[in-house]
Amino acid sequence: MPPASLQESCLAELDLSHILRGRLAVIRGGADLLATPEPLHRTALASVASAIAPGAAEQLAERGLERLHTIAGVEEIRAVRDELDGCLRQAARQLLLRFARALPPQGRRLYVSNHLGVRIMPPQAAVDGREGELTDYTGFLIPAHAHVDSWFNTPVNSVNLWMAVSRVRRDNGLIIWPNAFRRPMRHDGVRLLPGQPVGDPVEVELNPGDLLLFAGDHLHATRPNTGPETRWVVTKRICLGPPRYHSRATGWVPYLDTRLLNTPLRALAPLRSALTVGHARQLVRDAGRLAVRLRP
Ligand SMILES: O=C(O)CCC(=O)C(=O)O
Ligand SMILES: [Fe+2]
Repeated sequence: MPPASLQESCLAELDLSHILRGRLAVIRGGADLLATPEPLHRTALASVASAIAPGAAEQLAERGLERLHTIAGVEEIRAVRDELDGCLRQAARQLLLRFARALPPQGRRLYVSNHLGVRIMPPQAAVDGREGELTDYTGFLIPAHAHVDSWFNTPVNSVNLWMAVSRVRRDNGLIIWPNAFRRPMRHDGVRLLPGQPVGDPVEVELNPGDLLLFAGDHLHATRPNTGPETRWVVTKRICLGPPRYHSRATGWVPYLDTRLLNTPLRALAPLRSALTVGHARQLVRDAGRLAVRLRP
């Protein structure tokens, strides 16, 4: 049975195999430590300046990123999210490689994903009634229902780096159900079906700059934001050992061998994840979709 609460840890002592066995670890200031030279909250403010106006960024620099919804409507919040996503792509990849280098030897190769989740969750009242038009932003602007990442495109041995850009409170954070870890669960491909015991939840609270590590195979959900603050989080993913995809996953994404990146062999970095049954299944799915599109 995995421990049911967050445990403080530090990068130099982190063992990803413990995370993959269910441990929930928080590294205080870990995201700030890894996001050099520009801390995430500064990039966030720069995105507010370009997506809304420099004056808006100045106001938030003074009053806190958590006040975004008081100066911006849903369209502007979405524009900030998209802008920050664009600004962070490269930097977030470097951050993840810095994370990999900061770890003690893990005994297995590490594989990094291009996944980047920029998750800005305003108070529910700000998005109420807009869920229909924001479905593509589920988990990014509106709450993600209880799910396990390997139902989608994430390997079963992937670890989530969940980085607090703003303050994360119990009333706007993440919910994890540790007792449901790796239990068979019925779902509709997107969310857990009701009527299944999942045990007591852990409700994540963090300070800006903290880093939470949890296995993507934990049952987890956005805590619908019933509080007064907007919550900003950025996520990245890393695999311990070659990626292994769930046999009933609905998608597949490549994971890159960190040893080959930044070498002349970098084109081969995704090869190991391409040589998986998960990828073969994805090719079959793609072919099926193409056949449907081409049907007269
Ligand atoms: O931040 C959230 O609300 C959802 C996060 C999530 O589902 C993930 O990081 O995989
Ligand atoms: Fe998730």
